[in-house]
Amino acid sequence: MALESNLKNFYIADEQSIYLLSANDAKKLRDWVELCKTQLQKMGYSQVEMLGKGAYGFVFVGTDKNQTERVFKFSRITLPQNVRERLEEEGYMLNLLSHPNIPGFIAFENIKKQGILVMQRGQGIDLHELSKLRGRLPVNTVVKIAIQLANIIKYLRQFTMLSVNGQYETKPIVHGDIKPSNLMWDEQSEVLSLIDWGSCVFAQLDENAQPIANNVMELMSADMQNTNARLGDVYFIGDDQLNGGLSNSRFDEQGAAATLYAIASNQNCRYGYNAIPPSSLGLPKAFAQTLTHLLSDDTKANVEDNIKNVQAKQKAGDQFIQHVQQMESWFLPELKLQPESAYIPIWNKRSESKLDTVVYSSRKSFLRQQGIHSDLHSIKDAQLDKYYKNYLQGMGDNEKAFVAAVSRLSEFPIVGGFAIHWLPDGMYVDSNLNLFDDVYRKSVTETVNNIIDIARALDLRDGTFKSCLFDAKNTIHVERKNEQEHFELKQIPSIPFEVTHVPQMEEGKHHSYFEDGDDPDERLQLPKQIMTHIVALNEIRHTGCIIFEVLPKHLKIHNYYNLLDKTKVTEFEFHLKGILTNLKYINGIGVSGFMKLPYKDAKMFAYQDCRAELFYPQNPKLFIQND
Ligand SMILES: Nc1ncnc2c1ncn2[C@@H]1O[C@H](COP(=O)(O)OP(=O)(O)OP(=O)(O)O)[C@@H](O)[C@H]1O
Repeated sequence: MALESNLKNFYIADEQSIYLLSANDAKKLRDWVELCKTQLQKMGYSQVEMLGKGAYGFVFVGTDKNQTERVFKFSRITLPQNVRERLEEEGYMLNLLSHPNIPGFIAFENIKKQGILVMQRGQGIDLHELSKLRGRLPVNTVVKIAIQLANIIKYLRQFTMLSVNGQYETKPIVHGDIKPSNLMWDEQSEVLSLIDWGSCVFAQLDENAQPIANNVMELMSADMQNTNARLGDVYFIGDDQLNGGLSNSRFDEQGAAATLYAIASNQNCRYGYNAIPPSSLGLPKAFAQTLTHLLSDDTKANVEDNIKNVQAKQKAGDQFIQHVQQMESWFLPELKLQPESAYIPIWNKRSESKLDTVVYSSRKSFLRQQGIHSDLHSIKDAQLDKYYKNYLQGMGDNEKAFVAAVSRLSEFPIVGGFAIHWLPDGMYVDSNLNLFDDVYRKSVTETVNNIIDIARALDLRDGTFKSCLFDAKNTIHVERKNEQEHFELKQIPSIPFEVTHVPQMEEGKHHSYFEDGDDPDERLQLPKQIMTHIVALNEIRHTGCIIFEVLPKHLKIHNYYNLLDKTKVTEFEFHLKGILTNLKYINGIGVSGFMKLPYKDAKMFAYQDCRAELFYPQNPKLFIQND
């Protein structure tokens, strides 16, 4: 296999939407993807497509001459050498494994600095995508996934390999990063595949916390002071792995429990378990209890409780692995246990093109009051939510779950926004959410309901949180050579807006842009030449947002507008244009945003600690008869 030398110019893709990259960066990314595809085609593979990308690599699929699909994982060239070498280690570990739920190793190629791991394809779509599409997965599917996960973990726990002295030795393996996006599910065959072995290591401890050593020499030479574990996704790993514990089989039980909880509740992390407990998800009681124990946190008030908690966790982990046969015998027809209706309205809209939603949240200070890292100030990006992952430590679990649920909204084609106000007598939500593809209605409804139920469980009685969702394809980009230059548009584009006339009578009061005063989270001060137009816009009946994101060489103006007074079209256009003609006066770096929402859909919610209990009935036949 020979790859051209220009492959060495691999480019680290920004995790942002491609529409938010500067023109140059977006081009580099597209070129890079094309280059990979061309190279794979030259190597004799046809039907080459990009399958996905992760923090460490880009993944493609192609078909070989025997009509067999192969998956290619390219490590990002701009990662440090020691991180890139991990792809080879990933290949080494994968090569040891042989299990029907693990797509096998084919080859590892190292051309110049570019490593490529070639492997079998896991069929279907990953569980993150599946739950986005279907919402909460049916109980029957969750249990089928649980059974296969338990079988994989059992196989890894009991893994043996031939040692140098010709004998088979127990060498338990830890995957270390079990999460929905690393599990492929084929809906036809109902087969699960565990992929991404990039965090995989030989366990240092067995499931009883005993060092793994097949002989005295091995025991003496083993480093039991330092963990060999890799950090998996902080949204899914357990406390022990997060806190640098020695690697052990319990890590994967944690990843599995968090995954099962996430797909059963339509969330993208483990942290919502207090506000939306496993016991509220309509799961079989025994299964829900196992998940509850496995997800519970290790930081109980006193040592005795902590020990008890760890023991209960281990017992639940063992039960999970051992009760596969029992789970296989469960009869779990799909039941409508509780109708799921949206807590707040979600309007249907149509669009010719596909949306690329970005969520921007303002007034996040209340989260910081809960202990969030003060370094947050140094981040000057409108997509702040995506960075939250790095700032989770120090926040309460409910806050983490809330942030994760809000950022999950960006995965759907939605624009609009919502504001949550925590007041002494209850929580008030004003919203304007417009969904552009009804396929996602169930999933979006559940996500929005999750946001609200988690918000109701936050220990807050005073505070406001605002979130605005816009289509990144409408973002206006202006570039400059350096910070000393002004931003200037050669041609003034128009900021698009919809017009939905709402008679004054119905419309009621509006949130003003300015009612909450300056947002303490926003660092950018806009010049008066722009503010005049923003103040004038505020007087016109509309809903929407405008966010200025100023970087040293790049200005992004994110926007979403819906004018609610058809008599004001010209005036509205005039002020939007006025904003763009005055960009040259912008000084400083940072973010500044303005959002306006209608009051008319305001809904009040009582506070609650957690969602009510709901189990799958012991006798589903009886439930069907009575239904
Ligand atoms: N063997 C495979 N079969 C099918 N799809 C795959 C396979 N390997 C990877 N993918 C797809 O590519 C995506 C990214 O792959 P992977 O998770 O291995 O990358 P990563 O950079 O290690 O990701 P992460 O950020 O999760 O660490 C997966 O979510 C999946 O959709």
